Amino acid sequence: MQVQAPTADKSSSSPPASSLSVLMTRDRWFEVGRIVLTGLIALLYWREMVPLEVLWFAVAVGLYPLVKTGVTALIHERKVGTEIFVTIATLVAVLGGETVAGAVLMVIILIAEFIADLNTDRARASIKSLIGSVPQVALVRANGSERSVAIAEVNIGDMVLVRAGEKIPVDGHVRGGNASVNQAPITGESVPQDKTAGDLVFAGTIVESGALDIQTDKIGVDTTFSRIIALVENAESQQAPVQKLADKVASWLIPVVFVFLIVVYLVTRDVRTIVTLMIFMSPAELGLATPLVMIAAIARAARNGILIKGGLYLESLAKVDTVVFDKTGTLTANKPEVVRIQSHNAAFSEAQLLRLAAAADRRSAHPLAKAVVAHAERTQIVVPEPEKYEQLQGRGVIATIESQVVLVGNSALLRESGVALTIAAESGGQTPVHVAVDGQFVGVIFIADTLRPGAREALASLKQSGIKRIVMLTGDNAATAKAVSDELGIDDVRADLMPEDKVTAIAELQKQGHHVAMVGDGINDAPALARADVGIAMGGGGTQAALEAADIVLMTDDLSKIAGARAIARRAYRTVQENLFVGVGVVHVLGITAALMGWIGPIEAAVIHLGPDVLVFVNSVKLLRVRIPGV
Ligand SMILES: Nc1ncnc2c1ncn2[C@@H]1O[C@H](COP(=O)(O)OP(=O)(O)OP(=O)(O)O)[C@@H](O)[C@H]1O
Ligand SMILES: [Zn+2]
Repeated sequence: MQVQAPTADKSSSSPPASSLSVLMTRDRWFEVGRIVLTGLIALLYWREMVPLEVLWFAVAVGLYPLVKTGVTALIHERKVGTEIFVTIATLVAVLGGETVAGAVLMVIILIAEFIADLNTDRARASIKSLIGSVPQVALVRANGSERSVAIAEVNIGDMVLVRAGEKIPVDGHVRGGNASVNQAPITGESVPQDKTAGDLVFAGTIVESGALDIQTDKIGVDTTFSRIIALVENAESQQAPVQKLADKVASWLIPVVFVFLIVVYLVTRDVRTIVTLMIFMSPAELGLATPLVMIAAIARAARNGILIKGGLYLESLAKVDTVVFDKTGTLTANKPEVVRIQSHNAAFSEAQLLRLAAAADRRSAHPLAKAVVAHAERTQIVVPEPEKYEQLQGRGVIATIESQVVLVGNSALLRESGVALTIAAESGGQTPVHVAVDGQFVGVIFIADTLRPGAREALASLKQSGIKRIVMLTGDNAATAKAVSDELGIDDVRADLMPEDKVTAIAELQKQGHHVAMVGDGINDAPALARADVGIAMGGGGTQAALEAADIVLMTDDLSKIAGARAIARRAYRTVQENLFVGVGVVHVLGITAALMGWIGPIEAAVIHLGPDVLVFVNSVKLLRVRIPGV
């Protein structure tokens, strides 16, 4: 899906960040001056208009910053970078009598580095502007009047008014009005959503028609939108293993290169060849080959409603061969409903049973608990407050209500509390929630949940994309689990699991050599999400714990996005390899060959050398637009 970049932002007046004028900082102008000065003096010397000493001076001016950054990198990171390389190449040329060649070479390299640096910054800026921005002012309604307020001065709870054509400045919920909102900047979904009272809205999304009164819940850096931007910005710091590999290669390559150069010099005694060779042996693009790809891929995913927290996870996602799913809230729609109540004790009517169960479940965040409470409210039962309440992971709740001890949960909960189950309440695809009062089993509430729309197709496309194994892990009972898995065509199912059993199951799969992705909603699977090679959380209905524990978040809860994310990840991985092998490897091998054969000199080499830089850059940024099947 190709998403339109958000339309012009009327309420912010800052210029687009990608414009050249913003990138040309004072330091950059200074750099331009230095390059021009060195180039000019080299030209004058060549025309025999200035003495050699002046050229020496120019070379020193040109090399100064290179030496500075090069030596700093050497001392602090123990890394021989391009800077040291260029310095040595230039010095070798100048000391070897090839003074003009040396100076020109240095100038060309300085220009190349300058352009590469500028372009990388520009790519970053344009990636950010693709995602969009948040308005800088909000129209706040207070005491019957409205006034424009800088976004930094909006408070949580403030009522913000947003009209057609404007962007929403805060995260909040609708208190009045109707509107059709384009949420593409957050979810990647370009079909506008209708919003009315009670609905959640996000900063950065656009009101296409209508108007909304929004009560502010989150502002500034706390908004979902800001978190997305921060992720894209920080993506570089979460280095992918392939990037560390590139760094490692660069560090052992350099001594090898020096030995090789010395050997060549001893054989040919030709300074020009050495200088030419040095240009093609610089490890510069090795450093460029991955980070730009990672930023581009993460930005591409973000535009499709997939949050990826770093390049690291892109690489692991590309390698995944096993996907593990949680059932409740992930494969099911997370809209559980009570379908039947069965009393097994004549002293309790169905309404009484529901009343006690709802009271016990009142404080629980579990989807089943919410279904019980919602059903009680719908049947207009007044639900009392529990005097005591405890949620037992993977079991249910124990509560004290009107001096009675009430258990609500699965059969294990009752068994472990010493309650005898008079019947085995198994019922196809429905989850039985058992209720016991003061040690007596009193009845069962059956809860049904529908499958998440598109779940079947999403699993099929994952299999098609090369996933070998799909597993379902659930805390629910085996019968319900089987009903769901049969419908979805999953054959590896494990039911009645405690949260820690899910972690063990994943560890086992990993021990068998699988790369495991875990998809969950986080009610009971945050530890499993953290344990898997890649944790993927459902963002829409997902809990905070899952969002924190997960490496990838699906903003729309759309399972088909998993295959989409994987397609982006694999494409990015391939792009990195192309960059390394074609952009860096092939071009350099050809260049080295040409230099050894004496076909090219240092200046041609410096010009040709711009090729891989450009190639790597274009190839990486392409990831933002190229068609990726399934995305
Ligand atoms: N608050 C609750 N109210 C009623 N029953 C509960 C509650 N919490 C847990 N249970 C029972 O314990 C079982 C296991 O719960 P758990 O949260 O581990 O898994 P789940 O939500 O059923 O499934 P999944 O692991 O697929 O998310 C549930 O199926 C339910 O029967
Ligand atoms: Zn779940």
